[in-house]
Order: sequence, then C-alpha cells, then structure tokens
Amino acid sequence: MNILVIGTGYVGTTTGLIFCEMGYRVTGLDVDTRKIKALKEGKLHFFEPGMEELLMKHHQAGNISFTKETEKAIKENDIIFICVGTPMGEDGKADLIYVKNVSEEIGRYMDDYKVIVTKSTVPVGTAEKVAKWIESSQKKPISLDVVSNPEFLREGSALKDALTPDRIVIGTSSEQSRKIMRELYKNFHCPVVETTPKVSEMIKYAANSFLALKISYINELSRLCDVLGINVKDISKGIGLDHRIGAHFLQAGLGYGGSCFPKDVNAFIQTAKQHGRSLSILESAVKVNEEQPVFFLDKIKQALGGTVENKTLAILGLSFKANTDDTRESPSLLLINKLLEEKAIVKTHDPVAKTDLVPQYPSVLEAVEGADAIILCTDWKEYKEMELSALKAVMKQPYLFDGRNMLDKKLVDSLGFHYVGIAI
Ligand SMILES: NC(=O)c1ccc[n+]([C@@H]2O[C@H](COP(=O)([O-])OP(=O)(O)OC[C@H]3O[C@@H](n4cnc5c(N)ncnc54)[C@H](O)[C@@H]3O)[C@@H](O)[C@H]2O)c1
Ligand SMILES: O=c1ccn([C@@H]2O[C@H](COP(=O)(O)OP(=O)(O)O[C@H]3O[C@H](CO)[C@@H](O)[C@H](O)[C@H]3O)[C@@H](O)[C@H]2O)c(=O)[nH]1
Repeated sequence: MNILVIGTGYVGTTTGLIFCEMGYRVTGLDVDTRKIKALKEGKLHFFEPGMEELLMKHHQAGNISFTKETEKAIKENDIIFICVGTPMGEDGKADLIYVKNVSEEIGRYMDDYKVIVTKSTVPVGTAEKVAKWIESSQKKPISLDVVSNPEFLREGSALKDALTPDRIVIGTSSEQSRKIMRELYKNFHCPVVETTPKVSEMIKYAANSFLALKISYINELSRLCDVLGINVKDISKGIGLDHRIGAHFLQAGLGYGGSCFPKDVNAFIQTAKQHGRSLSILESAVKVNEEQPVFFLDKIKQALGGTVENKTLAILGLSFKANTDDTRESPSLLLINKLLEEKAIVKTHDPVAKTDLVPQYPSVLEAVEGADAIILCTDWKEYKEMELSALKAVMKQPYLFDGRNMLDKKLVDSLGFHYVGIAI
C-alpha cells in the first residue's frame, strides 16, 4: 500500500513521516513550490523539534518523496490523506475550499479504488461532501471510500504526539476501508475508536473545544484570583490533582492562540448555529480568551503609572507557544498591536519566529536594552533560564511582566525587579 499525503504543512509532513516510520512508502504533494523544493532536499520549511532529522533519514533512505504532479501522485497511490488547511472563513465557519479543490482533483484523476482519508479538521458531514465532490468530478464511476481520521498532534511535540497518540479515531461506514485503516495503524499501541465519519469529525471539534474551555476557565478564574490576592497556580494545582479534572491545560496566561483552537472553537459554534442549537459555553470561552490580553495590558499600564505611551517595552516571544515558529493567532502579536495602538515603543525577540511589526533583535540582551519593561509572551525554555541580573543592568526600569507565569516571582523580585504575573 502506497500512501499519498496532500498538503505538506505540519499535519501532512508529520503524517507522511510517521507512516515512513511504520515501513510505508510515502509521497507528499503540495501546490507550494517553495515547500516542495525544500522538502525534496530533505529540508523542513517550518520549525519542529526532531522533524528535520527524521525527514532527512527517510529522504536518504528513499522512503519519502515530494512532488507537485497531482495527476501522477493520485494515480500511483492507494491511500490518500487530505491534509490541507481548513482556515476560518469570514462567517466563523471552516472554509472548505482547499478540501473541495483536492477532492475534485482526486475525482478527476483516480483510475481505481482509493481510500480517501480526511486528516484535516473538518465539520460534521464533510466526509459525505468529499465523496460527492469526488464522484461528481469522475469521468466514469469508480468506487472509493472516505474515512475521517482526525489528527490530535500539537505543534512543538508533533512527532511524539503522532507516533504515540492517546487514541486513534477512525470514522468509516465501509468494511473494506476499515480493514485497510486497521492494517495501517496496526503497530500503534493505543486505543482505536472505530466509529462513523460524523462521530469522528465531531470528536475532533469536541476535544479541541474542551481544551480551549479549560484554558478559558482558568484564565477567568485568574482575574478573580487577582483581586482576591490568590495565586492562580495554587488553584490549578489544587484542582488539577483531582483525576476527574486533570492538571493539563490549566495554566493561566495570555490566552490560547495557534492555528487550531481559535478557528476550531468558532467553527464548532457555527456548526451548532447551523443546526438550530447553541454552544453558549464555547461562546463564553471565546469571549474570555479575547479579554485576557486586555486584562494583562491593564495590569501592565497600572504598574507603569497608567500608560504605556512612549515606554519602551521588550516583548519576549512571538510564537503562540514554545518550540514552534508558528505565529498564527499568537497572543503575543495581539499584544504588540495593542501596545502600538497605545503608542508604546516595542522591541522584540524570539528564538525562531519572525515578525515585521516591530524591530526584532537576535539576542534577548539587545531586545531589552534601554527597555522600561520586559513582557514575557511565549514559554520558551531559554526565557526560563535567562541571566536576569545582566538584563536588569541594561534596562531603563526593572519591570518584568510574565504573561505565561513561567518565572519564580520571589526569585525575580529578589534580584530587584518589579514582577507582575497573571494572578501570581
Ligand atoms: N497544525 C496543527 O497542529 C494541526 C493539528 C491537528 C489538525 N490540524 C488540521 O490539519 C489541517 C492542516 O493543518 P496544517 O497546520 O498542516 O496546515 P498548513 O497550512 O500548514 O498546510 C496545508 C498545506 O496544504 C497545501 N495545499 C492547499 N491546497 C492544496 C492542493 N490543492 N493540493 C496540494 N496541496 C495543497 C498548502 O500549500 C499547505 O502547504 C487543518 O485542517 C488543521 O486544522 C492541524
Ligand atoms: O494550560 C495551557 C495550555 C495551553 N495554553 C495555550 O493554548 C494554545 C494551544 O496550545 P496547544 O494545545 O499545546 O497547541 P496546538 O499545537 O495548537 O494543539 C492543539 O490544536 C491541535 C490542532 O487541532 C490539536 O491537534 C492538539 O491536540 C491541540 O492541543 C497555546 O497558545 C498555549 O499557549 C494555555 O494558555 N494554557
């Protein structure tokens, strides 16, 4: 069985590589010339720990190849994973244009039975649409099955998440494709949920939304903790030890960002609306998430005498979380824009992510030089290990705002800083 992944972004590339690890021959197809050129040389076009090494290994062994030749790639492969983007449309719904385009290409070029697997995060009912799009562009009827097999990897730990997942969800109504999917995943040691495409599609949205909800819950609690003089970390620990609640995704901060939670929570809300129902609990989670950077900005202004105008502020961290260069929906960029609106002078640093919004410096020391305050926005390990005394020596004022609650307040204060976290 040969595997084709369509879309060589985070999900497509990871999916391709994990199946190489399982002994399959994989082709990656993309319309982006720059990405394909890099991948063909064994180079990764995004930052993800450990992935470039694995790519090089399978590239050199001849297990993975990359192409822009759609027709040939579709004809030569039996199992096709759709891994294209499903960004948020203007109405908050998932925009399925890339999935539709790919489906029509598959229909146009397939010449024997194929299993089409949607790895992209797609709304309930999309598997049926994909089948219709494919069938309506076939020159003559050729059988196919569409399987929903959502991806649960996190950026920054993509390989580990994809190679050792908590579960695999396979949604199909055909016995033939179920057998093929079982065979594909036979060497994974985790529970496999076999279900219908609709259930599978909904599981993905329900999981992401639940995690986003957990984050918004602790973030809203953090605002109450702030006025009550309670350290929110003590609350996270105290409730997280209850196994029914669990300690994960209870870190208060600047709010969730990234290419998934914001768009998926919104799309799920829209799915409910389309069917005459509401997901009001998720609407609240979105509102809390939008308010959280504003809450933090107010704390910053309060500490700096009521305004940030003409203050030099060093933003540390641009990516939406550590270990990725992805800045999509990053709370850091949101905060930078708000600070610029309030006429602050903003400088920045990130170990890998880039921005054109404000001057970016190659070292933390250069970024904080002459600053009135450091604002920590991303939980990079190197920011936890910064030589704070050396930074203080080059700053105008020693303010440190920790938007990720990642430093030890007592220690930072003892070095002469004025430390402000999120309810800490
Ligand atoms: N990024 C994540 O951590 C993650 C995790 C789980 C699920 N997902 C979901 O997986 C999907 C893909 O996410 P991503 O982050 O990998 O997206 P991405 O934007 O990084 O990559 C998508 C790729 O698809 C390519 N593409 C678009 N149209 C194409 C076509 N007609 N033919 C060939 N290639 C085409 C694009 O050029 C791009 O390289 C989304 O639905 C997303 O919600 C993402
Ligand atoms: O306690 C926490 C945990 C996370 N975050 C933030 O939440 C966002 C998302 O983080 P994370 O979930 O680790 O990253 P993603 O790579 O976006 O992964 C999510 O989105 C993917 C795409 O759908 C799913 O596959 C993953 O299972 C899901 O965790 C980031 O801004 C984090 O800083 C917090 O603020 N507090």
